[in-house]
Amino acid sequence: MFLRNFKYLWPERFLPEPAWADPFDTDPPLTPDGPLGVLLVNLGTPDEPTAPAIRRYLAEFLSDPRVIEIPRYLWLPILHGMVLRRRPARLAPRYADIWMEGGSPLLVYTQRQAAAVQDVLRGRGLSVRVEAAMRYGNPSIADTIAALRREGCDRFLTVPLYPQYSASTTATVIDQVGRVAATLRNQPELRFLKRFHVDPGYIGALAHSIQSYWDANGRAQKLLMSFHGLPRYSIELGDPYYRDCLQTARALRERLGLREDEVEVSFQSRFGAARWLEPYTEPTLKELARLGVTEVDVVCPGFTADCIETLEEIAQEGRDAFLEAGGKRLRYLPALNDDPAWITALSDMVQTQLQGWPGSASRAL
Ligand SMILES: C=CC1=C(C)c2cc3[nH]c(cc4nc(cc5[nH]c(cc1n2)c(C)c5CCC(=O)O)C(CCC(=O)O)=C4C)c(C)c3C=C
Ligand SMILES: [Fe+2]
Ligand SMILES: [Fe+2]
Repeated sequence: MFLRNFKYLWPERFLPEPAWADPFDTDPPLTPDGPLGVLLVNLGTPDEPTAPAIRRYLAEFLSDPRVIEIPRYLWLPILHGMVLRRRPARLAPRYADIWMEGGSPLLVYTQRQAAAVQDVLRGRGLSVRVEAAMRYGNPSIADTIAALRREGCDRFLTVPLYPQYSASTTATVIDQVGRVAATLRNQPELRFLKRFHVDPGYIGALAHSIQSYWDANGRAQKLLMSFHGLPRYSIELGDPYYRDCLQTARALRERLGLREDEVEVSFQSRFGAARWLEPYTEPTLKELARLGVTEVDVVCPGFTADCIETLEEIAQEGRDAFLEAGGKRLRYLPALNDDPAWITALSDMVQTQLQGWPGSASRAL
């Protein structure tokens, strides 16, 4: 860098032509009217259902200080000395069990969402490129932004696919886009969608998918809404996640026309020794069985795509726990994935956020 800068101290006549070009700028040239870039970002997932691939993914995920807020010098030895030695091997068969033709369900569904939203928006006359990206693992946010810039995108909307805002999920996506921008001289314009926990399209799509299932198969005694958990201290430090979840749960219950006693809310996927949001999902399922509830339908409104936390933890482990405790039937109702009503709702949210940018004018609206 020093040597490259040095030529600017030299008299101008010694500089190679063109003297005014910026020799440091490795950014691709941008076409002024390139398409609008949209990143649909989800958490991330291993590249393969094998222990080494899971270890790589977890190492990146769990060393993010937004996710584990224990001081580094205490946490990193635990992570590398214990968690990354045991957990990958334990998870490998569980990932293998849910693996799909095109890869991990989380990635496959997020890619389908991106392709479908792109189709809808182009059909409405917008000039957009919509891509799926993962906060950890692949395809990375950095690679995805670089690829879209090569196609001429100079404006990016980032949509973290978490309906409820949390620093451990949403904020770290926004941090990462900022980190990518920090490496660029000619920065693109950036916008972000913070949350959509009570968006009428999102709530409507959830309600529609649940109601259609019930219309075809009948309704269980209880609907359990299970959200991903979070350490309690995150909430005490000001994270709005818990409030967001409760607002989603209420909006969904009202949209379904259910009474309060027909619905339970719980929090799953506890990780580590700290106290997390309560009630925990598995003890709730057991308690319901103990109280004589024999049938329960479980929905996970915080997951816009099915993944190990829903397909494995709820649909398999949760079901086993409920049946063992005396329950007769647990049905897991799938995540929104590429449900058409959800794709429309997501496209509407994206389109609203893109307003005012060149190429965002719609034929349909
Ligand atoms: C939906 C929102 C999510 C929040 C909030 C969240 C917080 C959070 N998660 C962990 C630890 C783990 N999560 C894991 C998987 C996982 N988590 C989410 C979503 C949220 N996490 C998704 C969509 C997934 C699925 C990934 C997939 O590959 O399918 C895992 C990995 C699996 C496992 O080891 O059990 C861990 C670990 C923490 C610590 C945290 C908040 C602080
Ligand atoms: Fe998680
Ligand atoms: Fe889990």
